[in-house]
Amino acid sequence: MAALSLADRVVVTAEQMQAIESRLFAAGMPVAALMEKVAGLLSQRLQMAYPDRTQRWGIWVGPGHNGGDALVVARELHLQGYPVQIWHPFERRKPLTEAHLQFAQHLGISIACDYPEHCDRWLDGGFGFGLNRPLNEATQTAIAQLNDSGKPILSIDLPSGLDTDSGEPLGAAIRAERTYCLGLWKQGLLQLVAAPWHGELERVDFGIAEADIVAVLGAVPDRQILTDEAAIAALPLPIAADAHKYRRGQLLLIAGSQRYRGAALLAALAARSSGVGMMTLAVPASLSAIAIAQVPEALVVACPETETGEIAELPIDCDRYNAIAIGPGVGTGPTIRTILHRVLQQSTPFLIDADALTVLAQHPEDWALRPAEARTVITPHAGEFQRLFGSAPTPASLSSAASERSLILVRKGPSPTVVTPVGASWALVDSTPALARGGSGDVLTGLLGGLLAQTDAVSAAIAATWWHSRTAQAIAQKQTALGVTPTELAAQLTPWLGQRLQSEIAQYLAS
Ligand SMILES: NC(=O)C1=CN([C@@H]2O[C@H](COP(=O)(O)OP(=O)(O)OC[C@H]3O[C@@H](n4cnc5c(N)ncnc54)[C@H](O)[C@@H]3O)[C@@H](O)[C@H]2O)[C@H](O)CC1
Ligand SMILES: [K+]
Repeated sequence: MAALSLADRVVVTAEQMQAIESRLFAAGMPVAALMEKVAGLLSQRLQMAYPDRTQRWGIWVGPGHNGGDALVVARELHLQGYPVQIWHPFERRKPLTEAHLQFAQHLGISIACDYPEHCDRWLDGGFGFGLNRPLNEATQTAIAQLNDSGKPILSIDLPSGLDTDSGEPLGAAIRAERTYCLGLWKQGLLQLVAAPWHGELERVDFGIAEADIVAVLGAVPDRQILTDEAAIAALPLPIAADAHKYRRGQLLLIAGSQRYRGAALLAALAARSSGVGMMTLAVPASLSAIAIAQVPEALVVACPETETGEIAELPIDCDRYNAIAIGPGVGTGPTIRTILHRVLQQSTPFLIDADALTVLAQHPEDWALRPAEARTVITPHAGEFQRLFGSAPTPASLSSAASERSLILVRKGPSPTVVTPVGASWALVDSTPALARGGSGDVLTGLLGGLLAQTDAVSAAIAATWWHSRTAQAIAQKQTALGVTPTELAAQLTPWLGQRLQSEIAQYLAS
């Protein structure tokens, strides 16, 4: 597998992108030449993706260089025989944008000040990373007209209106079908709040030198993309030649209640797929027979249960495991809190999810039981994060939660993100909304728990996040998003990975 460049992996804020861009200009790259290069690449990509020359392109042009990019694309599409209509409802523009607008006029491209109807597709060159204040009413109206046109919109760099760093709309935002992010991934595009706006994400590389990225972000940037390469390296493969079942990780998975029986099974099936050496599955006694039948390789512990069908106590010694995972379907009663206390006080790597996170949200003082050096992983979705830490998950709130509580945190949802206590993060550029259904999280918990027993916590979180999402995407491609049932997801983890790693498997076998 070819190594990825730094440009493939880094995530930048507007300020960092501006600083990198300034270095290119200071080193001699003319601004106009860079715009010509970048927009030229984008124009080629658009021509490949949309070869139909009977379709009319609407080009929305803003006042800055995002608008300049759009004008270069408009010119190229026009010269290639596409019908093009420019819409520029702004009174002022930067000099380079003005020059391209004049040239477009010289070429005879129609330029409208009022919203032109009858376009088949829109290119959004309104604003990029230079947007620095809320949009005025006229621009918000223009965006609403574009969104309401019912035509597909392709955004240059960012959907206009989105804040480059937070991903929040500044008054309004273009709802794009696809966003072509220029040069480096912008932080805002990878935030939960940006998901309704950006559509499919694609990066247009324009050859930013590694030295310029390193000069601004450092050699090991804090915020990175969760690449296939990083995820595959994080898997506990290959297995040591002298492997032994007790040395391939021992997981204790505490899951299920009479009310939520399936959650325990889904988590256990996924844990099995992680390749874990030994799995002990602690469930309420009334679930043990079905658990054995579904996951015969698990050592099932039938726990005494409360009147409401939750685990009443753990009749086992918790010391001998490489990892403990708790959460799927356990319920939120007082006995669960007692069990949580017991595990929190040990230094065994610990994954906490679902109901167990609800218990912790109700009793934040319990965090203090955790030894400072112990590895703790949590996998909250936005609602769980809000309940735990009192704010929506943003880059700042995620990293402060991770550092204050010394957590490895997996923020679930669109562009799921792994955050560490020292402020490093890895965001998966896409995922699938098909995962938004009951049971998907239980599959992630089992998978991550199984990996946590085999490798370090950060690697486990990276590998599990990627494996879970990519398997779901593969299922969605074959049998639509509706077909991504958690049962199917758990069943497909192993076959999907096998297929994805065909060439690597051949190498292991050859070595
Ligand atoms: N990254 C690169 O190396 C390249 C980037 N290119 C493109 O340039 C834009 C960034 O251009 P910039 O001119 O800095 O910013 P914008 O086009 O996003 O718009 C800024 C423009 O708008 C004004 N402004 C800001 N906020 C508002 C507002 N709320 N309402 C009205 N006007 C606003 C601001 O004062 C500026 O005048 C980047 O995204 C790329 O698309 C290059 O072309 C290629 C290289
Ligand atoms: K844009």
